[in-house]
Amino acid sequence: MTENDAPIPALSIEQMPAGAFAAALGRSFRDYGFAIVADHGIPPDLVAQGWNLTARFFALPEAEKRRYLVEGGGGQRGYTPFGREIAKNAKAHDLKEFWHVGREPQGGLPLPDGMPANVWPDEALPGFRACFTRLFDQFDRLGARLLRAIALDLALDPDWFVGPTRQGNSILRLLHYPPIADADRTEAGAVRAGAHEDINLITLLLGAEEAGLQLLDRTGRWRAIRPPEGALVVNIGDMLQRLTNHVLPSTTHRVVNPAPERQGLSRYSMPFFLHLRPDFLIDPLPGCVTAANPRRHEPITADDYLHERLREIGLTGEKR
Ligand SMILES: O=C(O)CCC(=O)C(=O)O
Ligand SMILES: [Fe+2]
Repeated sequence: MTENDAPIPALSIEQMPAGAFAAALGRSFRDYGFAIVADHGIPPDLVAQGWNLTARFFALPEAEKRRYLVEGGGGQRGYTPFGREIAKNAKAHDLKEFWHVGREPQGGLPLPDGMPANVWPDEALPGFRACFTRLFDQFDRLGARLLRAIALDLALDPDWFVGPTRQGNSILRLLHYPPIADADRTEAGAVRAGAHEDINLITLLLGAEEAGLQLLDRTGRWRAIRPPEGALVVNIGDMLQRLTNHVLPSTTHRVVNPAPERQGLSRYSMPFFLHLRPDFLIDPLPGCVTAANPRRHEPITADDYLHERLREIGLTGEKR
């Protein structure tokens, strides 16, 4: 470990008793806004198939990938090309392209209002839909387990998040950061992902073993996040920060460009942005508002908040 690595412990969700896991997760979130979760139970062969399909999709010719660009869709489904997203207040666009998978309709229920249908590149890549529908489901269940632990740590009913996240507007993002040598870096100071906070409740991220991800700690220092092989990086997003009146902090993070010897390589990662139901009203939890920590935000629905934030990062102009 170098001096600037974040000393975040890897917590085993399988081996630790539920109460101890919840307390350790809560401590890691309060200290860093981030936690590392080992033994998360997403089947390794499914993850391996996901990486394989991700690499094959991004290796397709640009014109083929752009067939899955949903114009006017705010980048919420399908393909978003290189150079489109920009971190709030950043001067240069991120050096990345990505694909978004949303929730599939389940049990005969239509998707809630405002949640767009998925697009799939099955013509080019048979098996893509089946693989990422399964992975979405795995992340969804694991996210619900983590929210139970968070509820426990916040002294809420362990099922507190079940209703607010039912048919939530979660998104699985497949990310490709091309080799720096190939990336069009005409914008000065461009990095793989500029400093930002996530919009959603919590983010579950696979793939951060390839260096680059850093968090901004409380003392204002950037610290590298280095999970063990296959472990999950979890972080608090702005919606949970808002709901907990900043008791759980949404920590600024970024992905920096690699050292010279890794610049010829792509970096791939897979964040699952766990969202609330679009109509859920985000209002600070009573237990998180105290004399020492007075209410910081007025209530807003998850959907209104999402669109306010998407506009700021260049992904949408209008509310759908
Ligand atoms: O690629 C990573 O390691 C992090 C990506 C990220 O922070 C994001 O997409 O919000
Ligand atoms: Fe992020």
